[in-house]
Amino acid sequence: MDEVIMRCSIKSRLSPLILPDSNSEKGLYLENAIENHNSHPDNAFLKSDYPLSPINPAAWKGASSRARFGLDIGGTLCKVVFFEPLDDLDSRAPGIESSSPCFSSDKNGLGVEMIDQENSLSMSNSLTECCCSLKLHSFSPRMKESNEEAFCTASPIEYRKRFLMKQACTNSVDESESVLNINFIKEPASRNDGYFHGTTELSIDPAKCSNNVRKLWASSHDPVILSGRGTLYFKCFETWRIDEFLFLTKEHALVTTRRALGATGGGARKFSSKFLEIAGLELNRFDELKSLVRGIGFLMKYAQHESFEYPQGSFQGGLIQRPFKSLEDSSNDSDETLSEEENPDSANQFRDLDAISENQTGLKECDKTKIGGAFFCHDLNRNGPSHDAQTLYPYLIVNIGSGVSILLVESPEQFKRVGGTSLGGSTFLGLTSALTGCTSFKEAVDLAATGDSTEIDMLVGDIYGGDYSEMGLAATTVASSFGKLVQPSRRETAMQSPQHLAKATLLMITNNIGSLAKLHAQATGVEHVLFTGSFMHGNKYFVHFIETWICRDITEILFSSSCASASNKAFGCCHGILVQRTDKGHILAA
Ligand SMILES: Nc1ncnc2c1ncn2[C@@H]1O[C@H](COP(=O)(O)OP(=O)(O)OP(=O)(O)O)[C@@H](O)[C@H]1O
Ligand SMILES: CC(C)(CO)[C@@H](O)C(=O)NCCC(=O)O
Repeated sequence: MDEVIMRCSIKSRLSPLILPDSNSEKGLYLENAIENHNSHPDNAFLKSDYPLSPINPAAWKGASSRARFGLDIGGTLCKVVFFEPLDDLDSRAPGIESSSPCFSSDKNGLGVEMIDQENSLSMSNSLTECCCSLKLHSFSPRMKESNEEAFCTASPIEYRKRFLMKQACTNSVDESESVLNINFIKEPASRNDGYFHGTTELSIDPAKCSNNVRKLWASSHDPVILSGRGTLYFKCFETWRIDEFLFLTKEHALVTTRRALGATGGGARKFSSKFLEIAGLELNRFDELKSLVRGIGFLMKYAQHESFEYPQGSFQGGLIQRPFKSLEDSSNDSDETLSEEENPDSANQFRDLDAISENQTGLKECDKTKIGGAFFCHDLNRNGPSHDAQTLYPYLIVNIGSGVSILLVESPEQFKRVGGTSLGGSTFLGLTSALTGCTSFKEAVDLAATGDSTEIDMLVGDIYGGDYSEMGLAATTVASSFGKLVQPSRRETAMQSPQHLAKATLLMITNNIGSLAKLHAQATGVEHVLFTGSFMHGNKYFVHFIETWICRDITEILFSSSCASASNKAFGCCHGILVQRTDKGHILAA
């Protein structure tokens, strides 16, 4: 009963996105460990008509439900997708596994038990607190005799786990009877503003617990309801917290022990023994870039606009740091666009992003029309896509994670990695943190939003005193990122202006990625480029810069930046979601 309430609570405190109902014969479904995967060719799971799921049935031994997890354990972030089928009573969103003997109400057990809850079924969108209580117990000797012995025996790992849990709770735990209050906070309708909002959705009484616990299992984004089929949940946490994640996952029995999880990303390889050792979880590993292509294919086919969001008109105007200018155009240029030192008005333009008009940016109306081809995927659904996956091929994926991978996708079955760069999302976050002392990605992006990079970057105008017309370089073009800081006095001033440093860092990374994307598009002859990866989260400046200067030679640009699409690698390895049931058997949806 508690368990059911817990599940309702998780669902009701968030405002779900709804995907369109499908034909009933295409309902997403996974039969439990029935398929034969032995001769699964390497790339076969990318084939849309491939009849088998690439899950190794042996790995699912002991799995008792059709619930499916997909993990993308990246260099910086770990993304978790959990699919909870509607009709599967045996699966649950991450929560308390009350059936485990570890969660017996035995006063001697170090288990967790939900004992009370209010408002769990309320569907109102107002901020509502749903209170639950958890009891902490020390272990009961009888548990060691249970069939989940490995789960409960106080091994060295267990001791460490207990230690961690105690550390997490600032109050020292009275093992005979300690009550830890957990407040589930129902958020207003939309949380999809591009950032992970871990702490606000699951909050543990701050008086009693550290942030560690509450951050870790807080839902990162709104769940997605697959109508008539089930619900997708999203989690995200920093990869460096993987030990903590595993200890807590085990501690709270968030995932049935011995259930194999679909996993991808470098961490799926690096941490596989750790998953087994700490949490008893086996990983079914899948290549990350294959999973990426597969996940994107799935979302292209099934997700509506919320999954591919780029609000039209949001990024109009603003500073163009690197306008494209043809050589013919530049011959008419005057010295209007001098460096800000020589032309204070120009400096003001840079500072007032909102006030600046398109013409002032040096971008002509006709250019705007031409480059305004940024593709809004609002119509992407399988009932009437304006651009379905078929018309997209061939296209480039520019995946901006810790580093950047650029893939040429020629068909649902075929792709290759054509390039990449080590200057990626974590370069931005790492450098900005080091330079400014900011402590989160959101802070870094927000800081950058208010900054003026021309205080930091050396522009063409700083070198030429105006445009370098002969070569089509506008005075406003960044000639050298951070170049102004060669002057000691500039450096001192810059260190007092973290926002300028953040902006220059963002621009440097963006320019570089944009250049590479454009060059690869030209080299491969593709007209469509899709940018994805968590770096896109809430990062409208990135979108803006890319839209305004990279699109010129590319017919369409797609920005895949919402919760679901950031988790596309996790999707790609979460086979329970991607398998369809048809009259003829099971086929992959992606
Ligand atoms: N809440 C966040 N915390 C940390 N970084 C964030 C956050 N939100 C967005 N980011 C950005 O996303 C980047 C990580 O992106 P992503 O999760 O796609 O990569 P990854 O899977 O960790 O890395 P890789 O694929 O290279 O192994 C970070 O470097 C940062 O720029
Ligand atoms: C190593 C990966 C693939 C891990 O996701 C990614 O971080 C990346 O593509 N980095 C850039 C590597 C390069 O310089 O091509």
